[in-house]
Amino acid sequence: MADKIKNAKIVFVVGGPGSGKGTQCEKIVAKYGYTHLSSGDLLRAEVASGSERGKQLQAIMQKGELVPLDTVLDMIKDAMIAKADVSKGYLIDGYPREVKQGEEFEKKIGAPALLLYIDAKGETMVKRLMKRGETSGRADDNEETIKKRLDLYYKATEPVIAFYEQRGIVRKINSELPVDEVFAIVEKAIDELK
Ligand SMILES: Nc1ncnc2c1ncn2[C@H]1C[C@H](O)[C@@H](COP(=O)(O)OP(=O)(O)OP(=O)(O)O)O1
Ligand SMILES: Nc1ncnc2c1ncn2[C@H]1C[C@H](O)[C@@H](COP(=O)(O)O)O1
Ligand SMILES: [Mg+2]
Repeated sequence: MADKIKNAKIVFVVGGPGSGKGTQCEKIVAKYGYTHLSSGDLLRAEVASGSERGKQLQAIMQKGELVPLDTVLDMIKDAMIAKADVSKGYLIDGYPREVKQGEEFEKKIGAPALLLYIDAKGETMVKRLMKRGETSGRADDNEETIKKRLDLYYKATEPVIAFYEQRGIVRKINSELPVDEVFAIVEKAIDELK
């Protein structure tokens, strides 16, 4: 089964909470037809299913902590295989959250061709998440959990960017700009891949 995705085009989309990863992925899907897989969305779907595993995940996510690596990697792999016959490429949004996640992904699935680093200032991310929290219904879009998510991002996830910079596959995207201007930079990075 895993053979089906062995040669897939893979783009990691990494950035802080609220930096705009999901927003840009939607636009990439619309223009390029890539398959968007957000690890957070996959986890929230499991929570919404009401399963026992979902209840355990919810408790972790509500605290702004990371769920176990194997859980999230298995979910991503299954979702990739399910789309293998129709996918033009995969946007892996919100993964890797730590260097170890990247290493395990490469062992079990394959290497990314590009890492889009969606970069915004801490204060911008907090502002965007507080605003999103007014309507998102996300249990982690509140002041206390946002602070924990941000701290964890700087501590665990920023090293991921340095790790892939050594390979020359990181494109830093200024996400302080309006959405369409951010996307114009994203487009250039994706077009380089073709
Ligand atoms: N460039 C932008 N300018 C203004 N607002 C933006 C921009 N990009 C995204 N937003 C808004 C849309 C959302 O309400 C909010 C967070 O964006 P979103 O794409 O959901 O972030 P994200 O996917 O990185 O967050 P998370 O990690 O929490 O899932 O900010
Ligand atoms: N890749 C991940 N590893 C561990 N935990 C994860 C991962 N992606 C999402 N999560 C958990 C922890 C996050 O705080 C929440 C929400 O993720 P988001 O990317 O902000 O939707 O889910
Ligand atoms: Mg998101």
